[in-house]
Amino acid sequence: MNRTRIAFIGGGNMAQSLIAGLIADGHEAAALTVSDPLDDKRQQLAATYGIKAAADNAAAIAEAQVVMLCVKPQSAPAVCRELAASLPHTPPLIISIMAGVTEASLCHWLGRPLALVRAMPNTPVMVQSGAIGLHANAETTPTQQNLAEEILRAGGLTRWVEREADLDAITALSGSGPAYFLLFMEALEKAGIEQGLSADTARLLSIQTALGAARMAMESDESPAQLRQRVTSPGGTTERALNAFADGGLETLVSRAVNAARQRAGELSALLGAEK
Ligand SMILES: NC(=O)C1=CN([C@@H]2O[C@H](COP(=O)(O)OP(=O)(O)OC[C@H]3O[C@@H](n4cnc5c(N)ncnc54)[C@H](OP(=O)(O)O)[C@@H]3O)[C@@H](O)[C@H]2O)C=CC1
Ligand SMILES: O=C(O)[C@@H]1CCC=N1
Repeated sequence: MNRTRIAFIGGGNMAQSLIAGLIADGHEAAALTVSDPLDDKRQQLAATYGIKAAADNAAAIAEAQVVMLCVKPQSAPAVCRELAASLPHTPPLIISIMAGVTEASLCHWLGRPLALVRAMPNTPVMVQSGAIGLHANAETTPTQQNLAEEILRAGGLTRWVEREADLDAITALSGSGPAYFLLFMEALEKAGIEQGLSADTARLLSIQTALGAARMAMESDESPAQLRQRVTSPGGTTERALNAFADGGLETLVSRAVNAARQRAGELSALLGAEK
């Protein structure tokens, strides 16, 4: 059983997903602490997962080997400055999951260069099917990198990148990505209902089709494009549907959406980087 003492700063959607994934992976609940301003949220997290909860960030990190920063990017400067005052001489490994918050900004607010891993997970870490991008700064030792990897792998597939800037692209692709696929599932469900299916049937078949396509793509040696061709009988129904997607400019639209998300990550970096 993994007993690494981890403090989560911020107990929102993403922290909850990560905690759920760690517990499902067999991490000792008593080794996890979460801090959040909302009393109700703290009580709910403690009751659901059997973890510790603190109202005070300094108290939450007191015994932590790893601190996971899970607040909104806009809260990062204040939260980091508050933590800086209570970090011990030998600081814990800091892992930030905040979109668009650079390592340079984090070290600046935390008051010194320290070992820091930036992670970009996504909400499917909740069911241990996350896609997680990782980057370590120069102060991080290989042992600390392994520690970060071990923690995040509990949530799904991990991929290290050499350039920190690639995390913005990962944020736009897989960090936000579950929302894109869920939107497509919603649209497919709605289209099924328009075709006369019951709401239950349309939803179930839409979700199972997404799951089946993803599993097939993950487990097959063939590319998504090759697998798509297997569905597409010449002159058949799929061809008609794919033509409609092409006429609507689906690929261009996806490219524009991912670019917009990446630009927003860049804007957050610039905005917060200016906060000294
Ligand atoms: N949601 C996602 O899919 C993903 C999110 N991320 C990143 O994860 C981070 C969190 O996102 P998400 O979980 O969605 O956001 P949430 O708003 O759900 O969670 C943030 C939590 O932090 C709490 N909080 C605010 N101020 C403090 C403070 N000073 N000390 C401790 N806790 C505080 C908030 O409380 P309150 O609401 O009361 O202010 C809230 O509960 C963001 O930086 C985001 O970029 C990364 C990958 C995916
Ligand atoms: O929407 C956001 O900003 C966060 C980062 C990636 C997913 N959710």
